[in-house]
Amino acid sequence: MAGRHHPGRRRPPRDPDRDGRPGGAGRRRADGDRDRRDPRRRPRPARRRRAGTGDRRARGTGRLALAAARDRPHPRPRDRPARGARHRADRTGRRPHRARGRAHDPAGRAPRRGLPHLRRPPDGARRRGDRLGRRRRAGRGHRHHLEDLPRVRARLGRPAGGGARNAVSPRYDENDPESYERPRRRTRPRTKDRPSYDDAVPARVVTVDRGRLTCLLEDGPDKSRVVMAMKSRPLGRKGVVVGDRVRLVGDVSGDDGSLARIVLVDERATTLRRTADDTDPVERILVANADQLVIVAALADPEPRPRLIDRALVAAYASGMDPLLCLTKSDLADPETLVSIYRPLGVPYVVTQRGAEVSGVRSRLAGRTSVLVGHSGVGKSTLVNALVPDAMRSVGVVNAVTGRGRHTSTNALMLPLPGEGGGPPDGWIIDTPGIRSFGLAHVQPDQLIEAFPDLHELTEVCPRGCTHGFGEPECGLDEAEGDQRDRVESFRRLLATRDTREGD
Ligand SMILES: Nc1nc2c(ncn2[C@@H]2O[C@H](COP(=O)(O)OP(=O)(O)OP(=O)(O)O)[C@@H](O)[C@H]2O)c(=O)[nH]1
Repeated sequence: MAGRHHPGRRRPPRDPDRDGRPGGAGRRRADGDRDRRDPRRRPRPARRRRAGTGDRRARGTGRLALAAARDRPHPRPRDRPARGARHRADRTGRRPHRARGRAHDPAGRAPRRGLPHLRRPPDGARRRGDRLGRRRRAGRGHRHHLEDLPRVRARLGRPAGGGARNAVSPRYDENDPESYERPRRRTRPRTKDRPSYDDAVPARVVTVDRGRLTCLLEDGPDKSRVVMAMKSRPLGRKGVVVGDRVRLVGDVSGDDGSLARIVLVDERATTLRRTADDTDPVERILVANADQLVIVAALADPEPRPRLIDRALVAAYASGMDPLLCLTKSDLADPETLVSIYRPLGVPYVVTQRGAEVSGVRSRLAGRTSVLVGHSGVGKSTLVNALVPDAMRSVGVVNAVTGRGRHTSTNALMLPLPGEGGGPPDGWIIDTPGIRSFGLAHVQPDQLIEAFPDLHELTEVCPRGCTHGFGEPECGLDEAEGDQRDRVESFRRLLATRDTREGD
Protein backbone atom coordinates (compact mmCIF):
# COMPACT_ATOMS: atom_id res chain seq x y z
CA MET A 1 0.00 0.00 0.00
CA ALA A 2 2.80 2.34 0.90
CA GLY A 3 4.38 2.15 -2.53
CA ARG A 4 1.21 2.29 -4.60
CA HIS A 5 0.84 5.33 -6.89
CA HIS A 6 -2.57 6.92 -7.13
CA PRO A 7 -3.13 8.92 -10.30
CA GLY A 8 -4.16 12.48 -9.70
CA ARG A 9 -2.30 12.69 -6.46
CA ARG A 10 1.06 14.04 -5.88
CA ARG A 11 3.64 11.37 -5.54
CA PRO A 12 5.04 11.38 -2.01
CA PRO A 13 8.78 11.73 -1.53
CA ARG A 14 10.61 8.44 -1.58
CA ASP A 15 11.47 7.00 1.73
CA PRO A 16 15.23 6.50 1.92
CA ASP A 17 14.74 3.40 4.03
CA ARG A 18 12.71 1.80 1.33
CA ASP A 19 15.13 1.98 -1.57
CA GLY A 20 18.19 1.31 0.59
CA ARG A 21 20.54 3.51 -1.39
CA PRO A 22 23.86 4.42 0.25
CA GLY A 23 23.74 7.68 2.00
CA GLY A 24 20.27 7.08 3.37
CA ALA A 25 21.69 6.63 6.84
CA GLY A 26 23.27 10.04 6.78
CA ARG A 27 20.04 11.67 5.73
CA ARG A 28 18.21 9.82 8.40
CA ARG A 29 20.72 11.00 10.96
CA ALA A 30 20.25 14.57 9.79
CA ASP A 31 16.48 14.20 10.08
CA GLY A 32 16.96 12.70 13.50
CA ASP A 33 18.95 15.72 14.63
CA ARG A 34 16.26 17.99 13.33
CA ASP A 35 13.57 15.95 15.11
CA ARG A 36 15.48 16.03 18.35
CA ARG A 37 15.57 19.74 18.13
CA ASP A 38 11.87 20.05 17.30
CA PRO A 39 9.91 17.95 19.76
CA ARG A 40 6.75 18.32 17.66
CA ARG A 41 8.37 16.36 14.76
CA ARG A 42 10.02 13.76 16.92
CA PRO A 43 8.68 10.31 15.94
CA ARG A 44 7.12 8.18 18.54
CA PRO A 45 9.22 5.34 19.79
CA ALA A 46 8.73 2.27 17.64
CA ARG A 47 8.00 0.04 20.63
CA ARG A 48 5.15 2.17 21.83
CA ARG A 49 3.63 2.16 18.41
CA ARG A 50 3.79 -1.59 18.17
CA ALA A 51 2.61 -2.33 21.64
CA GLY A 52 -0.60 -0.38 21.45
CA THR A 53 -1.89 0.68 24.85
CA GLY A 54 0.34 0.63 27.83
CA ASP A 55 -1.99 -1.73 29.67
CA ARG A 56 -1.65 -4.45 27.09
CA ARG A 57 2.09 -4.17 27.05
CA ALA A 58 2.21 -4.41 30.80
CA ARG A 59 0.43 -7.74 30.55
CA GLY A 60 3.16 -9.05 28.27
CA THR A 61 1.22 -9.05 25.02
CA GLY A 62 3.47 -6.55 23.31
CA ARG A 63 5.10 -8.92 20.83
CA LEU A 64 1.85 -10.33 19.66
CA ALA A 65 0.08 -7.04 19.46
CA LEU A 66 1.81 -5.87 16.29
CA ALA A 67 0.50 -2.71 14.80
CA ALA A 68 -1.83 -3.33 11.90
CA ALA A 69 -0.30 -0.47 9.88
CA ARG A 70 3.36 -1.12 9.30
CA ASP A 71 5.20 1.87 7.95
CA ARG A 72 7.73 -0.14 6.00
CA PRO A 73 7.34 -3.30 4.02
CA HIS A 74 8.94 -6.64 4.81
CA PRO A 75 12.27 -7.10 3.07
CA ARG A 76 12.29 -9.33 0.06
CA PRO A 77 13.89 -12.72 0.70
CA ARG A 78 16.79 -12.25 -1.63
CA ASP A 79 17.78 -9.05 0.19
CA ARG A 80 18.41 -11.00 3.36
CA PRO A 81 22.06 -11.23 4.34
CA ALA A 82 23.84 -14.48 3.54
CA ARG A 83 25.48 -14.43 6.94
CA GLY A 84 24.58 -12.86 10.24
CA ALA A 85 20.98 -13.49 11.18
CA ARG A 86 20.63 -16.78 9.46
CA HIS A 87 17.67 -18.60 8.12
CA ARG A 88 16.32 -21.37 10.25
CA ALA A 89 17.42 -23.89 7.72
CA ASP A 90 21.03 -22.78 7.97
CA ARG A 91 21.34 -23.57 11.64
CA THR A 92 23.31 -26.55 12.84
CA GLY A 93 21.59 -29.88 13.00
CA ARG A 94 19.60 -31.65 10.36
CA ARG A 95 19.00 -29.52 7.37
CA PRO A 96 15.53 -29.62 5.91
CA HIS A 97 15.25 -30.26 2.24
CA ARG A 98 14.22 -26.70 1.46
CA ALA A 99 17.73 -25.50 2.19
CA ARG A 100 18.96 -27.28 -0.89
CA GLY A 101 20.01 -24.94 -3.61
CA ARG A 102 21.24 -22.18 -1.31
CA ALA A 103 24.40 -20.60 -2.53
CA HIS A 104 26.35 -21.35 0.62
CA ASP A 105 25.25 -24.95 0.85
CA PRO A 106 27.67 -27.44 -0.76
CA ALA A 107 24.98 -30.10 -0.91
CA GLY A 108 22.78 -27.75 -2.83
CA ARG A 109 25.44 -27.28 -5.44
CA ALA A 110 25.46 -30.95 -6.34
CA PRO A 111 24.11 -31.21 -9.86
CA ARG A 112 20.75 -32.99 -10.19
CA ARG A 113 21.35 -35.60 -12.75
CA GLY A 114 18.95 -37.58 -14.80
CA LEU A 115 15.75 -35.69 -13.94
CA PRO A 116 16.10 -32.29 -15.55
CA HIS A 117 12.69 -32.53 -17.18
CA LEU A 118 10.77 -33.54 -14.08
CA ARG A 119 8.42 -31.04 -12.62
CA ARG A 120 6.22 -31.11 -9.64
CA PRO A 121 3.08 -33.13 -10.20
CA PRO A 122 -0.05 -31.10 -10.79
CA ASP A 123 -1.71 -32.45 -7.66
CA GLY A 124 0.58 -30.48 -5.45
CA ALA A 125 3.78 -30.98 -3.61
CA ARG A 126 4.07 -34.38 -2.04
CA ARG A 127 6.26 -35.65 0.68
CA ARG A 128 9.60 -36.79 -0.40
CA GLY A 129 9.04 -40.29 0.89
CA ASP A 130 6.05 -40.68 -1.43
CA ARG A 131 7.93 -39.75 -4.56
CA LEU A 132 9.24 -42.21 -7.02
CA GLY A 133 12.90 -42.39 -7.60
CA ARG A 134 15.83 -43.16 -5.43
CA ARG A 135 15.00 -45.01 -2.27
CA ARG A 136 16.20 -43.91 1.08
CA ARG A 137 18.99 -46.03 2.40
CA ALA A 138 18.04 -48.34 5.24
CA GLY A 139 19.19 -47.23 8.65
CA ARG A 140 19.32 -43.55 7.81
CA GLY A 141 16.80 -40.84 7.85
CA HIS A 142 13.17 -41.46 8.61
CA ARG A 143 11.77 -44.71 9.74
CA HIS A 144 9.85 -46.84 7.32
CA HIS A 145 6.28 -46.46 8.50
CA LEU A 146 4.46 -48.31 5.76
CA GLU A 147 4.94 -52.04 5.78
CA ASP A 148 4.96 -53.34 2.24
CA LEU A 149 4.05 -56.86 1.21
CA PRO A 150 7.40 -58.00 -0.20
CA ARG A 151 9.10 -57.08 3.06
CA VAL A 152 6.56 -59.06 5.09
CA ARG A 153 7.04 -62.04 2.86
CA ALA A 154 10.76 -61.79 3.14
CA ARG A 155 10.45 -61.74 6.90
CA LEU A 156 8.21 -64.79 6.97
CA GLY A 157 10.63 -66.58 4.68
CA ARG A 158 13.44 -66.37 7.19
CA PRO A 159 14.23 -69.57 9.03
CA ALA A 160 12.83 -69.90 12.53
CA GLY A 161 15.43 -69.22 15.19
CA GLY A 162 16.89 -66.23 13.41
CA GLY A 163 19.27 -67.24 10.67
CA ALA A 164 21.25 -64.90 8.56
CA ARG A 165 19.51 -61.87 7.20
CA ASN A 166 17.85 -62.67 3.87
CA ALA A 167 18.61 -66.37 4.39
CA VAL A 168 15.60 -67.61 2.41
CA SER A 169 15.79 -71.03 0.91
CA PRO A 170 16.58 -70.76 -2.79
CA ARG A 171 14.02 -73.48 -3.48
CA TYR A 172 11.19 -71.18 -2.52
CA ASP A 173 10.82 -67.96 -4.37
CA GLU A 174 7.67 -66.26 -3.34
CA ASN A 175 7.50 -64.45 -6.63
CA ASP A 176 7.70 -67.60 -8.68
CA PRO A 177 4.59 -69.79 -8.36
CA GLU A 178 6.25 -72.53 -10.35
CA SER A 179 8.70 -73.19 -7.57
CA TYR A 180 5.98 -74.14 -5.04
CA GLU A 181 5.93 -77.76 -4.13
CA ARG A 182 2.46 -79.20 -4.44
CA PRO A 183 1.31 -82.67 -3.51
CA ARG A 184 1.19 -84.85 -6.55
CA ARG A 185 -2.23 -85.87 -7.84
CA ARG A 186 -2.98 -89.44 -7.04
CA THR A 187 -3.81 -91.51 -10.07
CA ARG A 188 -4.70 -94.73 -8.30
CA PRO A 189 -8.45 -95.28 -8.96
CA ARG A 190 -10.76 -95.76 -6.04
CA THR A 191 -11.97 -99.25 -5.51
CA LYS A 192 -15.67 -99.96 -5.76
CA ASP A 193 -15.35 -103.10 -3.70
CA ARG A 194 -16.82 -102.61 -0.30
CA PRO A 195 -15.96 -104.74 2.68
CA SER A 196 -18.52 -107.41 3.38
CA TYR A 197 -18.54 -106.96 7.14
CA ASP A 198 -19.10 -110.67 7.59
CA ASP A 199 -17.59 -110.49 11.02
CA ALA A 200 -19.79 -107.54 12.13
CA VAL A 201 -21.56 -108.12 15.43
CA PRO A 202 -25.38 -107.65 15.66
CA ALA A 203 -26.56 -105.20 18.30
CA ARG A 204 -29.54 -103.03 19.22
CA VAL A 205 -29.34 -99.27 19.72
CA VAL A 206 -30.71 -98.38 23.16
CA THR A 207 -29.98 -94.67 23.36
CA VAL A 208 -28.44 -91.87 21.32
CA ASP A 209 -26.58 -88.97 22.86
CA ARG A 210 -24.92 -86.39 20.59
CA GLY A 211 -23.49 -88.81 18.06
CA ARG A 212 -22.56 -91.50 20.57
CA LEU A 213 -24.82 -94.53 20.42
CA THR A 214 -25.16 -97.02 23.22
CA CYS A 215 -25.76 -100.52 21.89
CA LEU A 216 -26.49 -103.88 23.45
CA LEU A 217 -25.01 -106.96 21.79
CA GLU A 218 -27.80 -109.30 20.71
CA ASP A 219 -26.07 -112.60 20.03
CA GLY A 220 -23.23 -114.80 21.14
CA PRO A 221 -21.60 -115.37 24.49
CA ASP A 222 -21.38 -111.62 25.13
CA LYS A 223 -25.10 -111.04 24.66
CA SER A 224 -26.40 -107.92 26.48
CA ARG A 225 -22.93 -106.40 26.74
CA VAL A 226 -23.07 -102.60 26.55
CA VAL A 227 -20.92 -101.17 23.75
CA MET A 228 -20.40 -97.53 22.80
CA ALA A 229 -20.39 -96.90 19.07
CA MET A 230 -20.56 -94.20 16.43
CA LYS A 231 -21.75 -94.10 12.86
CA SER A 232 -19.18 -95.02 10.25
CA ARG A 233 -18.62 -93.05 7.09
CA PRO A 234 -20.36 -95.47 4.66
CA LEU A 235 -23.68 -94.75 6.39
CA GLY A 236 -23.54 -91.17 5.18
CA ARG A 237 -26.41 -89.02 6.40
CA LYS A 238 -28.59 -91.97 7.25
CA GLY A 239 -29.85 -91.53 10.78
CA VAL A 240 -29.62 -94.21 13.42
CA VAL A 241 -32.34 -94.11 16.06
CA VAL A 242 -33.28 -95.96 19.20
CA GLY A 243 -34.56 -99.44 18.41
CA ASP A 244 -32.45 -99.88 15.27
CA ARG A 245 -30.81 -103.23 14.70
CA VAL A 246 -27.23 -102.56 13.65
CA ARG A 247 -23.92 -104.32 12.90
CA LEU A 248 -20.77 -103.32 14.76
CA VAL A 249 -17.10 -103.63 13.85
CA GLY A 250 -14.00 -102.49 15.65
CA ASP A 251 -13.62 -102.45 19.39
CA VAL A 252 -16.72 -104.18 20.75
CA SER A 253 -15.09 -105.03 24.08
CA GLY A 254 -17.22 -102.50 25.89
CA ASP A 255 -14.23 -101.35 27.96
CA ASP A 256 -14.05 -97.79 29.22
CA GLY A 257 -13.07 -95.50 26.35
CA SER A 258 -13.65 -98.12 23.67
CA LEU A 259 -15.60 -97.15 20.58
CA ALA A 260 -17.05 -99.45 17.94
CA ARG A 261 -18.31 -98.47 14.49
CA ILE A 262 -21.81 -99.02 13.16
CA VAL A 263 -21.36 -100.20 9.59
CA LEU A 264 -24.84 -101.48 8.76
CA VAL A 265 -28.40 -100.68 9.79
CA ASP A 266 -30.92 -103.45 9.23
CA GLU A 267 -34.16 -102.69 7.46
CA ARG A 268 -36.73 -101.29 9.87
CA ALA A 269 -39.94 -103.17 10.51
CA THR A 270 -41.76 -100.07 11.76
CA THR A 271 -40.93 -96.42 12.31
CA LEU A 272 -42.67 -94.04 14.66
CA ARG A 273 -42.56 -90.68 12.93
CA ARG A 274 -43.82 -87.27 13.65
CA THR A 275 -43.31 -83.79 12.29
CA ALA A 276 -42.69 -80.71 14.39
CA ASP A 277 -46.07 -79.39 13.22
CA ASP A 278 -48.52 -80.10 10.43
CA THR A 279 -46.78 -77.79 7.98
CA ASP A 280 -43.28 -79.12 8.59
CA PRO A 281 -42.16 -81.18 5.57
CA VAL A 282 -39.37 -82.80 7.57
CA GLU A 283 -40.51 -85.85 9.45
CA ARG A 284 -38.52 -87.16 12.34
CA ILE A 285 -38.15 -90.80 13.16
CA LEU A 286 -38.47 -91.17 16.89
CA VAL A 287 -38.10 -94.90 17.28
CA ALA A 288 -37.59 -97.90 14.99
CA ASN A 289 -38.74 -101.51 15.17
CA ALA A 290 -41.32 -101.01 17.91
CA ASP A 291 -44.49 -103.02 17.48
CA GLN A 292 -46.67 -101.41 20.12
CA LEU A 293 -47.36 -97.75 20.83
CA VAL A 294 -48.30 -97.18 24.46
CA ILE A 295 -50.14 -93.86 24.68
CA VAL A 296 -49.74 -92.76 28.29
CA ALA A 297 -52.34 -90.26 29.50
CA ALA A 298 -52.94 -89.04 33.05
CA LEU A 299 -56.52 -88.98 34.24
CA ALA A 300 -55.70 -85.75 36.09
CA ASP A 301 -52.71 -83.45 36.79
CA PRO A 302 -52.20 -82.78 33.94
CA GLU A 303 -55.70 -82.97 32.50
CA PRO A 304 -56.12 -85.52 29.69
CA ARG A 305 -55.96 -84.15 26.13
CA PRO A 306 -58.14 -86.38 23.90
CA ARG A 307 -57.01 -84.61 20.76
CA LEU A 308 -53.35 -85.44 21.47
CA ILE A 309 -54.39 -89.04 22.15
CA ASP A 310 -56.23 -89.08 18.80
CA ARG A 311 -53.16 -87.86 16.99
CA ALA A 312 -50.96 -90.48 18.62
CA LEU A 313 -53.49 -93.10 17.59
CA VAL A 314 -53.35 -91.90 13.97
CA ALA A 315 -49.53 -92.10 14.09
CA ALA A 316 -49.75 -95.64 15.47
CA TYR A 317 -52.18 -96.75 12.77
CA ALA A 318 -50.17 -95.04 10.04
CA SER A 319 -46.93 -96.73 11.12
CA GLY A 320 -48.47 -100.18 11.51
CA MET A 321 -48.09 -100.35 15.30
CA ASP A 322 -50.69 -101.64 17.71
CA PRO A 323 -51.96 -98.95 20.04
CA LEU A 324 -52.36 -99.40 23.80
CA LEU A 325 -53.96 -96.72 25.98
CA CYS A 326 -52.32 -96.51 29.43
CA LEU A 327 -54.30 -94.30 31.81
CA THR A 328 -52.23 -93.26 34.85
CA LYS A 329 -53.00 -91.47 38.12
CA SER A 330 -56.23 -93.35 38.62
CA ASP A 331 -56.02 -92.28 42.27
CA LEU A 332 -56.87 -88.75 41.14
CA ALA A 333 -59.80 -89.30 38.73
CA ASP A 334 -62.24 -91.89 37.37
CA PRO A 335 -61.11 -93.40 34.04
CA GLU A 336 -64.62 -94.10 32.68
CA THR A 337 -65.14 -90.75 30.94
CA LEU A 338 -61.99 -91.11 28.88
CA VAL A 339 -62.44 -94.82 28.26
CA SER A 340 -65.92 -94.24 26.79
CA ILE A 341 -64.45 -92.03 24.08
CA TYR A 342 -62.16 -94.78 22.78
CA ARG A 343 -64.36 -97.79 23.33
CA PRO A 344 -65.96 -97.57 19.83
CA LEU A 345 -62.51 -97.70 18.23
CA GLY A 346 -61.72 -100.88 20.10
CA VAL A 347 -58.46 -99.49 21.46
CA PRO A 348 -57.16 -101.69 24.31
CA TYR A 349 -56.41 -99.87 27.56
CA VAL A 350 -54.92 -100.38 31.01
CA VAL A 351 -55.45 -98.27 34.14
CA THR A 352 -52.64 -97.82 36.66
CA GLN A 353 -51.44 -95.61 39.45
CA ARG A 354 -48.22 -94.95 41.34
CA GLY A 355 -47.27 -97.66 43.83
CA ALA A 356 -49.89 -100.09 42.55
CA GLU A 357 -49.28 -103.53 41.09
CA VAL A 358 -48.17 -103.24 37.46
CA SER A 359 -48.65 -106.86 36.44
CA GLY A 360 -51.60 -105.88 34.21
CA VAL A 361 -49.37 -103.53 32.26
CA ARG A 362 -46.48 -106.02 32.18
CA SER A 363 -48.62 -108.73 30.64
CA ARG A 364 -49.57 -106.31 27.84
CA LEU A 365 -45.88 -105.55 27.15
CA ALA A 366 -44.50 -109.06 27.40
CA GLY A 367 -42.68 -110.34 24.33
CA ARG A 368 -43.00 -107.06 22.46
CA THR A 369 -41.08 -103.87 21.86
CA SER A 370 -43.27 -101.09 23.26
CA VAL A 371 -42.66 -97.39 23.06
CA LEU A 372 -44.23 -95.03 25.60
CA VAL A 373 -45.38 -91.63 24.36
CA GLY A 374 -47.32 -88.95 26.15
CA HIS A 375 -47.40 -85.43 27.42
CA SER A 376 -44.78 -84.39 29.95
CA GLY A 377 -45.70 -85.20 33.54
CA VAL A 378 -48.20 -87.97 32.83
CA GLY A 379 -46.07 -90.54 34.69
CA LYS A 380 -44.11 -92.38 31.98
CA SER A 381 -40.86 -92.54 33.92
CA THR A 382 -42.72 -93.53 37.08
CA LEU A 383 -44.23 -96.43 35.16
CA VAL A 384 -40.88 -97.45 33.64
CA ASN A 385 -39.25 -97.45 37.08
CA ALA A 386 -42.03 -99.70 38.32
CA LEU A 387 -41.60 -102.10 35.40
CA VAL A 388 -37.77 -102.06 35.28
CA PRO A 389 -36.44 -101.58 38.83
CA ASP A 390 -32.87 -100.97 37.60
CA ALA A 391 -33.93 -98.27 35.18
CA MET A 392 -33.62 -95.39 37.67
CA ARG A 393 -35.25 -92.93 35.28
CA SER A 394 -35.39 -89.52 36.87
CA VAL A 395 -38.90 -88.49 37.86
CA GLY A 396 -39.96 -84.86 37.65
CA VAL A 397 -42.80 -82.89 39.16
CA VAL A 398 -45.87 -81.30 37.65
CA ASN A 399 -46.03 -77.54 37.98
CA ALA A 400 -48.82 -76.66 40.43
CA VAL A 401 -49.74 -73.48 38.50
CA THR A 402 -49.52 -74.54 34.85
CA GLY A 403 -50.33 -78.22 35.40
CA ARG A 404 -47.48 -79.20 33.11
CA GLY A 405 -44.50 -81.46 33.52
CA ARG A 406 -40.93 -80.29 33.33
CA HIS A 407 -39.70 -82.47 30.46
CA THR A 408 -37.45 -84.33 32.85
CA SER A 409 -36.54 -87.04 30.32
CA THR A 410 -34.52 -85.56 27.47
CA ASN A 411 -33.73 -88.53 25.26
CA ALA A 412 -35.29 -91.87 24.43
CA LEU A 413 -34.03 -94.92 26.29
CA MET A 414 -34.73 -98.56 25.49
CA LEU A 415 -34.62 -101.09 28.30
CA PRO A 416 -35.05 -104.85 28.45
CA LEU A 417 -38.25 -105.73 30.24
CA PRO A 418 -37.66 -108.25 33.05
CA GLY A 419 -39.84 -111.32 32.95
CA GLU A 420 -42.57 -112.08 35.43
CA GLY A 421 -41.14 -112.68 38.94
CA GLY A 422 -37.68 -111.33 37.96
CA GLY A 423 -37.19 -113.90 35.22
CA PRO A 424 -35.13 -113.41 32.00
CA PRO A 425 -35.91 -110.34 29.87
CA ASP A 426 -39.16 -110.63 28.02
CA GLY A 427 -39.55 -107.75 25.61
CA TRP A 428 -38.34 -104.19 25.43
CA ILE A 429 -39.72 -100.93 26.70
CA ILE A 430 -38.75 -97.52 25.30
CA ASP A 431 -39.26 -94.40 27.41
CA THR A 432 -39.38 -91.16 25.39
CA PRO A 433 -39.25 -87.48 26.37
CA GLY A 434 -42.61 -85.79 26.89
CA ILE A 435 -44.22 -84.39 23.75
CA ARG A 436 -46.20 -81.19 23.36
CA SER A 437 -47.58 -81.93 19.92
CA PHE A 438 -47.70 -84.68 17.36
CA GLY A 439 -47.36 -83.34 13.82
CA LEU A 440 -49.12 -85.51 11.23
CA ALA A 441 -48.09 -83.85 7.98
CA HIS A 442 -46.72 -87.16 6.77
CA VAL A 443 -49.96 -89.14 7.23
CA GLN A 444 -52.38 -89.61 4.30
CA PRO A 445 -56.11 -90.50 4.70
CA ASP A 446 -55.65 -93.75 2.83
CA GLN A 447 -53.06 -94.88 5.38
CA LEU A 448 -55.58 -94.41 8.18
CA ILE A 449 -58.54 -96.18 6.61
CA GLU A 450 -56.38 -99.26 6.10
CA ALA A 451 -56.08 -99.56 9.87
CA PHE A 452 -59.89 -100.09 10.03
CA PRO A 453 -60.56 -103.13 7.83
CA ASP A 454 -64.32 -103.20 8.60
CA LEU A 455 -64.73 -99.60 7.43
CA HIS A 456 -62.39 -100.06 4.49
CA GLU A 457 -65.02 -102.26 2.78
CA LEU A 458 -67.58 -99.42 2.90
CA THR A 459 -65.27 -97.02 1.12
CA GLU A 460 -65.07 -99.16 -2.05
CA VAL A 461 -68.03 -97.26 -3.53
CA CYS A 462 -66.57 -93.82 -2.72
CA PRO A 463 -65.94 -91.45 -5.66
CA ARG A 464 -62.34 -90.91 -6.67
CA GLY A 465 -60.41 -88.59 -4.38
CA CYS A 466 -62.80 -89.00 -1.46
CA THR A 467 -61.10 -88.37 1.89
CA HIS A 468 -63.93 -90.07 3.89
CA GLY A 469 -64.08 -87.09 6.21
CA PHE A 470 -67.05 -85.16 7.58
CA GLY A 471 -69.26 -83.70 4.81
CA GLU A 472 -67.70 -85.66 1.92
CA PRO A 473 -70.37 -86.12 -0.79
CA GLU A 474 -71.39 -89.71 -1.67
CA CYS A 475 -68.89 -91.16 0.84
CA GLY A 476 -69.44 -94.88 1.42
CA LEU A 477 -69.00 -94.45 5.18
CA ASP A 478 -72.38 -92.69 5.29
CA GLU A 479 -73.97 -96.14 4.66
CA ALA A 480 -72.77 -97.47 8.06
CA GLU A 481 -75.49 -98.85 10.39
CA GLY A 482 -75.85 -99.73 14.09
CA ASP A 483 -72.62 -99.84 16.15
CA GLN A 484 -70.63 -99.16 13.04
CA ARG A 485 -71.96 -95.61 13.06
CA ASP A 486 -70.07 -94.82 16.31
CA ARG A 487 -66.98 -96.31 14.78
CA VAL A 488 -67.31 -94.19 11.65
CA GLU A 489 -67.81 -91.17 13.89
CA SER A 490 -64.60 -91.94 15.80
CA PHE A 491 -62.70 -92.62 12.61
CA ARG A 492 -63.75 -89.27 11.16
CA ARG A 493 -62.74 -87.57 14.39
CA LEU A 494 -59.27 -89.11 14.09
CA LEU A 495 -59.14 -88.03 10.47
CA ALA A 496 -60.03 -84.49 11.46
CA THR A 497 -57.09 -84.35 13.87
CA ARG A 498 -54.88 -83.95 10.80
CA ASP A 499 -56.32 -80.46 10.43
CA THR A 500 -54.24 -78.17 12.55
CA ARG A 501 -55.93 -76.43 15.41
CA GLU A 502 -54.76 -74.19 18.23
CA GLY A 503 -53.00 -76.26 20.94
CA ASP A 504 -52.03 -79.24 18.76
N1 LIG B 1 -50.83 -88.88 42.15
C1 LIG B 1 -50.06 -89.52 41.28
N2 LIG B 1 -48.93 -88.94 40.89
C2 LIG B 1 -48.17 -89.62 39.98
C3 LIG B 1 -48.56 -90.90 39.50
N3 LIG B 1 -47.59 -91.28 38.60
C4 LIG B 1 -46.67 -90.30 38.58
N4 LIG B 1 -47.01 -89.30 39.40
C5 LIG B 1 -46.25 -88.03 39.62
O1 LIG B 1 -46.29 -87.27 38.43
C6 LIG B 1 -45.09 -86.51 38.35
C7 LIG B 1 -44.47 -86.70 36.99
O2 LIG B 1 -44.07 -88.01 36.81
P1 LIG B 1 -42.98 -88.48 35.71
O3 LIG B 1 -42.87 -89.97 35.81
O4 LIG B 1 -41.73 -87.71 35.85
O5 LIG B 1 -43.68 -88.02 34.38
P2 LIG B 1 -43.08 -88.17 32.90
O6 LIG B 1 -44.22 -88.44 32.01
O7 LIG B 1 -42.00 -89.15 32.89
O8 LIG B 1 -42.54 -86.70 32.66
P3 LIG B 1 -41.42 -86.30 31.61
O9 LIG B 1 -40.17 -87.04 31.97
O10 LIG B 1 -41.29 -84.83 31.78
O11 LIG B 1 -41.94 -86.68 30.27
C8 LIG B 1 -44.18 -87.01 39.47
O12 LIG B 1 -44.26 -86.08 40.53
C9 LIG B 1 -44.80 -88.29 39.88
O13 LIG B 1 -44.58 -88.56 41.25
C10 LIG B 1 -49.76 -91.47 39.96
O14 LIG B 1 -50.18 -92.57 39.59
N5 LIG B 1 -50.48 -90.74 40.86
